[in-house]
Amino acid sequence: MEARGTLPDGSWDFTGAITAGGRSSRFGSDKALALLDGSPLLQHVAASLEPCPQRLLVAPPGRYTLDGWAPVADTRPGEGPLAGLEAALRAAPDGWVAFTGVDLPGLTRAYWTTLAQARLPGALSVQALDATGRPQPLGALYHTSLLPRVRALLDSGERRLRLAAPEDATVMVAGVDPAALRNVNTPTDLDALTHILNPGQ
Ligand SMILES: Nc1nc2c(ncn2[C@@H]2O[C@H](COP(=O)(O)OP(=O)(O)OP(=O)(O)O)[C@@H](O)[C@H]2O)c(=O)[nH]1
Ligand SMILES: [Mg+2]
Repeated sequence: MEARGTLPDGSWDFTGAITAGGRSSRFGSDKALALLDGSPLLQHVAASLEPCPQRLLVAPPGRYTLDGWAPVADTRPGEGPLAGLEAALRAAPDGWVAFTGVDLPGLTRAYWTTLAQARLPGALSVQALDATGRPQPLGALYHTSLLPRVRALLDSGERRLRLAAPEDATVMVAGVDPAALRNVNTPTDLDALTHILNPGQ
């Protein structure tokens, strides 16, 4: 029997979505293209979601091309990851969406499988808890039925991604590898991650 979340052909039963419409102002250059272990952060993140049958890249048209990923334009360009989530939920087939940014290069297939296996009936989101016990809304699963809520939040001026799903409909997953959640916002963050992945370099 296949593991829960995996279809008979080995693909996953959820859509992959990367939101990549940010400004990288803290990084100083486009962090999606910054190299870790010789490949761009965008590639690292994409590799973790390769088994998804549908893969969506939410970004300004023409900014990136990524083999096997369908380009999706932002519905509200420049309005942040919550707006990226709106575009992803709108473009995805009904069901679950694995949603991440370009700046979580430690994400792995095992990470997504853990989240997928934690889904419960009636849940609308699954989020990992970081080492300090805070839920991580980027690098999380969302159900497409959240779209009206996300749209209403954005219409009301809200921009915080962590409000995308109601807390009582969010499954929290403790004990994930902290390296999976390393977020790259600055060149220093990237250096630190390089050292974690390649001790001695
Ligand atoms: N589609 C989309 N994605 C966004 C937008 N803003 C940020 N993101 C993405 O959301 C993820 C997290 O971004 P942040 O690090 O918070 O923001 P950033 O704009 O990339 O970087 P800073 O300017 O340093 O805050 C990254 O993958 C960004 O590309 C947006 O307006 N639209
Ligand atoms: Mg960030």
